Amino acid sequence: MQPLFLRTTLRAIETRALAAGLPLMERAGLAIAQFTHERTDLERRILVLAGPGHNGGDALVAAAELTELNHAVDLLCWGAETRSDTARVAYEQFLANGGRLLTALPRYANWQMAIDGLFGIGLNRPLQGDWLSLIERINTCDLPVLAIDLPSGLCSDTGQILGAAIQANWTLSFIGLKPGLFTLQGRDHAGEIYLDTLGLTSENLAGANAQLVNQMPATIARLRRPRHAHKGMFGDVGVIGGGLGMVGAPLLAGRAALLLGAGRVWVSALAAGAPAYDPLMPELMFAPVDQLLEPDNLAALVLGPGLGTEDVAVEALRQALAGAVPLVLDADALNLLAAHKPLARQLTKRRAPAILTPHPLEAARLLGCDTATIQADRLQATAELVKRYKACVVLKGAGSIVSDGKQTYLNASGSPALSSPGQGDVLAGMIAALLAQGLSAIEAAQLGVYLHGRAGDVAEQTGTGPIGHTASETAQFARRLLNQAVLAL
Ligand SMILES: NC(=O)C1=CN([C@@H]2O[C@H](COP(=O)(O)OP(=O)(O)OC[C@H]3O[C@@H](n4cnc5c(N)ncnc54)[C@H](OP(=O)(O)O)[C@@H]3O)[C@@H](O)[C@H]2O)[C@@H](O)CC1
Ligand SMILES: [K+]
Repeated sequence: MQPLFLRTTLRAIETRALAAGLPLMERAGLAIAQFTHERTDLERRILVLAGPGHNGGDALVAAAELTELNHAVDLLCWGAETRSDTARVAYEQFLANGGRLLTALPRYANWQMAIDGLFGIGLNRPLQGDWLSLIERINTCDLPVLAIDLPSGLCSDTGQILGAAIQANWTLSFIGLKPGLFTLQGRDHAGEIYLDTLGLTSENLAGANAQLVNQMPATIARLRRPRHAHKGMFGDVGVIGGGLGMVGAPLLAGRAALLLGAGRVWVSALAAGAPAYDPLMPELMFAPVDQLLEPDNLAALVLGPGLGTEDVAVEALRQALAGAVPLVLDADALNLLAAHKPLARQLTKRRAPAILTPHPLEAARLLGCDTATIQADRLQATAELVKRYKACVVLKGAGSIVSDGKQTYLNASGSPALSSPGQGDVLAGMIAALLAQGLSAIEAAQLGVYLHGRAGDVAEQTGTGPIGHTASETAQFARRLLNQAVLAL
């Protein structure tokens, strides 16, 4: 895991470090120059783009250093209002070393690489006019681009594109990683991400706003099984859903729960005439909804996959909320919470754990806003959901966010292979299986989301994705990853 920092926190860290006399911009510029030097030759020219703030200052130090290293460098340097002394000295040195100053991008040029130092964490509104055209032009140049701190145009906190954003091959980020690099559009723009703390120690870097989950969470150690294991030790999971035409949804959740290690799994599908067994996974058991809602029968209950919003669904949710079984609420259970205030009130008063797993549209319904508002600040939206519903929340989408208000995680695994039907059902079943095996709500949500994402990554590496990968395969890949990790402990 790696700490993630919002802009305001980074500013505070920077201020303290500068007050302590650390030459941050010099170090950033030298790191950029070194990174570039290792990936280029002295034959072809390098393009450096420097914007009006300190991100541009980093770029100027890098440009000067590259000329020191005998590179031929072209510098496009717009708007110098906020130059620091360090940046001004670097600019003079760059010119003295024979660096070439551009006032606009020439139509034809043969750069081997570009360095994007237009905007960093100080971008505070959508780009317009010449800035917008410049970024769009760079993106069509087919040039390898190194972004300084983050791709210009990307919002550091949210991963939103403000007007247009540089499409980078690499991002060399400074001091701390930013959430915007990993959620929403960030991952599509940042390329390979590197971090240089500029010499700041972990004490200087206290106060992270979230943690990036980019490796198998340590909680898997708790899933190790003793030799004397029997199925009664791994918890019973129930799944309620499957209204008319949607019977497959609880089956997907139930199968995933079995594959991820639940001791036993019962499915209850509400649709009249729903099948009473699963020929592809006959290990699943089926029971009427009332049986699954009896107190103390289960270690975890998934409610929602294909549930529908009929009265019987409302009643099932009401009873589940009244009980003490840890819940994973997905899909229509979330829509019912959004539509029925008494159910939402019941949830907020509930003592036993509940995990809500909305995608952005469901999150928008839960908060009474539109999807764009959720996506504009996914961390903030998650925090609001946690506060309003007093539950652990998984906000799905690129860079899923998991939070219980005390701990907040941004998940780094996942690929477009997971944009296929039934993935939410599978994730809900996986999380329930982990709950049933004794993990807390936040642990189960964090591990479930990471494994689900990794399964999507493996799909891409092994050729079932990004196109045509199915949710059933995700659960199988996740099982393999979990077993490999547990056996390697
Ligand atoms: N502090 C340090 O010592 C260190 C800083 N570091 C580096 O500095 C970066 C942060 O620097 P920064 O704060 O100067 O912000 P930055 O992103 O360069 O841009 C601000 C400028 O952009 C302007 N502007 C904003 N939006 C705009 C828009 N849409 N369109 C047009 N203009 C717009 C804004 O102007 P204004 O809002 O006043 O109009 C202002 O002039 C950070 O990412 C890292 O790379 C590291 O090296 C570590 C040491
Ligand atoms: K940048």
